[in-house]
Amino acid sequence: MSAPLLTVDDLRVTFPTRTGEVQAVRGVSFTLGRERLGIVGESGSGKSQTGRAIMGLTPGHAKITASKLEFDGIDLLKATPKQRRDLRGKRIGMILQDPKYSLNPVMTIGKQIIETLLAHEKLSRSEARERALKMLEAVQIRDPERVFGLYPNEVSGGMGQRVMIAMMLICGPEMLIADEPTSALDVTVQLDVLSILDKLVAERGMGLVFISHDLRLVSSFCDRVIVMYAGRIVEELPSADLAQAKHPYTQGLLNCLPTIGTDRHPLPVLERKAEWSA
Ligand SMILES: Nc1ncnc2c1ncn2[C@@H]1O[C@H](COP(=O)(O)OP(=O)(O)OP(=O)(O)O)[C@@H](O)[C@H]1O
Repeated sequence: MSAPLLTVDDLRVTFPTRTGEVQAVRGVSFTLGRERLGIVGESGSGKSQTGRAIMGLTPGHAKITASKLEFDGIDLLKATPKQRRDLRGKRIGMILQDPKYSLNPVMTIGKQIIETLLAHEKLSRSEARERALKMLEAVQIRDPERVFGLYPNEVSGGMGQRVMIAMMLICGPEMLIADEPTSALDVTVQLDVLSILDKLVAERGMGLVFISHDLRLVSSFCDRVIVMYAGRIVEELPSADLAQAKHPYTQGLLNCLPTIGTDRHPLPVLERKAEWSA
């Protein structure tokens, strides 16, 4: 078996606060190959902080430790800020929930994509423009020339998220971390964006970490699922085997999924046991 793209071993992220330490991530371990891995869990379970630690975007005051945090043989904990910057965008991309907060509001979409490309590759501006337009086409933006000249506030949420995907994928990263990439979109646009992401990931053979609170979405979109609870992984299993989940928290999540055609009143309340977060 080839070496994994990403190895995370005993990752811990701790925030000092006035009332003591908050342990956001408490010993998370997993590997990622060229596959789609879902991380699912409720709000506050540590999904985003896991993704941010991999990206090198943990807030400065937090403490981050791991036995191993390695991307393609590179020790991410020892990487210099410059090495981290070079990896971000070029070899590792990240898509966040809401494009409104990720795109620069005072720069046109085309200029932002070109700047990303030129930060990592030596190209003339006209070559970069050509590549940017092609990438906008690849994320199914029908009129790329027009969208190129627009500002982020002039496009819809769904289009903004496609622009983010274009910007993150233009340098051909080997790994993509998508943190709730479709939560801010309505359901039909969600499906469009997911199918674009799915196609690009498959075509380019990338490793994908897909973070979401939506168990159904994650299991239909990913090959493997990690379930997090209170900063820890409580279960890891292939999406196809989700029905055989053993951990009571995962079983609880599954039981809470409403199904069309069955009448259930009321929906079960998720059980939480103190020992799960011990
Ligand atoms: N800057 C911070 N200072 C203190 N605690 C923080 C900080 N950022 C995050 N946390 C804590 O870390 C824990 C994990 O947060 P994280 O954002 O990873 O959760 P999440 O599972 O991604 O939830 P959500 O789906 O709501 O984003 C939470 O308990 C949160 O309160």
